[in-house]
Amino acid sequence: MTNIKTYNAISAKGLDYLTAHGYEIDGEGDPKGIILRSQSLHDEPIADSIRAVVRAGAGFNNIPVEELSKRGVVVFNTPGGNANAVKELTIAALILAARPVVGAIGFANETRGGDVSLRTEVNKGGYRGTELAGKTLGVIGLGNVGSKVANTALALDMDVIGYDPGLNANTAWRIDRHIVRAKTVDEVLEQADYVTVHIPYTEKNHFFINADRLAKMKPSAALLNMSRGGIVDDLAAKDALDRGALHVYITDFADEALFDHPKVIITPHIGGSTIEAEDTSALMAARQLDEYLTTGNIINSVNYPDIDEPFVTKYRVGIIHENVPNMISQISKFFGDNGINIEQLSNRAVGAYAYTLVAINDFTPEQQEYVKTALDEIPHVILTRRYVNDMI
Ligand SMILES: NC(=O)C1=CN([C@@H]2O[C@H](COP(=O)(O)OP(=O)(O)OC[C@H]3O[C@@H](n4cnc5c(N)ncnc54)[C@H](O)[C@@H]3O)[C@@H](O)[C@H]2O)C=CC1
Ligand SMILES: O=C(O)CCC(=O)C(=O)O
Repeated sequence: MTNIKTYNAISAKGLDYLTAHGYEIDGEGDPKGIILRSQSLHDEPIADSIRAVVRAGAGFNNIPVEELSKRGVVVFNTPGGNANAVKELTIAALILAARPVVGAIGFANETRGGDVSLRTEVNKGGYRGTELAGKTLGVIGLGNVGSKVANTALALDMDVIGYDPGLNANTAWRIDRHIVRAKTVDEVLEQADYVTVHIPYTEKNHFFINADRLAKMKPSAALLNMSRGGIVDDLAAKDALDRGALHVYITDFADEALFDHPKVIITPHIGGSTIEAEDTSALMAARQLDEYLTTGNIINSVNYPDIDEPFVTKYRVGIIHENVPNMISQISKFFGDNGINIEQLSNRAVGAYAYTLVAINDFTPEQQEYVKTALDEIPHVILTRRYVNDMI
């Protein structure tokens, strides 16, 4: 049985899918795949036997992607699987930024005893808020989460301005035409009453919201960070709050510097923590992992190109290699020189890496044994795997 290692609480929907497809979860044998959520793998040993790492979720900054890419390990995420959950928490955060709900709940609890209704009615004046309707929401990052937040805010009668220079075609068509597309991030910061950030944590996005950008925001504005710690410079945000240059900061990422600040609300990274999101993400993760390990199809990889072709031959060979000239001709020559007929060859490249999937029908055991090791000898080939179609 193929062993899969897990970290964090992975929903039974995903684990049951794997066991139903013949996998063992956290067993004794050398694991072929890893499924995880937020556990950091940066300082974890990752066994040589691992061929795929799947993040049941969107952000993959907890995985050493570059190191794994050099080893031929496919890293996946599950885009969109928890986007609705994050959208709903972001809407809750918007309301918490507009209405002093947290303080009001505390106040209501303190009015126990005596004429409760009189005490609450007389003293509730300190818990007046504002309405979202008619205000401007700025959305930075219009991907799976940001596009949903932006569209929902329109339904709350907000004006919405979004910024995402890297918007892909899949998400672009989902964005309502009433959402203004800003050309610069400054346009968003200057116009918005609420700014919400939905971008990945990368080296480039470290402290994306820094002191300079905070200075562009209205002093009455609220800042929401449901994306990652490190995308907002929390100390700069705290300083802006203290100087009255920012009204409120709501973050899903706890930071010692922010605890007990009266203008900060912290949640413990629960954006994706709904039953539905955990089920969907785990099931996507399990399917993608099984698909890769059994057919060589790559779906939703973050380090290699996706190739998703019907497996209609008896065999396939998947070759992960560097994206350099002459690889396809060397690979097809290799098969030809060894008397192996190629039924179909798919190749795609992304950045520094490429993937070639070769479909074969007539493939003797000797040829299979030879190919496994000899293909790896071609310069720039990183890893070769063979797949057998049990349905044929
Ligand atoms: N709090 C939580 O539990 C969760 C947090 N997240 C975080 O939210 C992030 C976004 O999630 P998704 O929307 O699903 O990802 P996504 O990949 O669908 O969208 C991210 C978008 O951000 C854009 N982007 C990247 N850098 C940018 C920049 N500097 N300025 C403007 N746009 C930029 C990209 O072009 C892309 O369209 C994740 O990377 C993750 O870190 C996601 C799910 C749950
Ligand atoms: O697994 C989780 O709950 C965290 C979700 C998250 O942060 C993500 O998907 O990027």
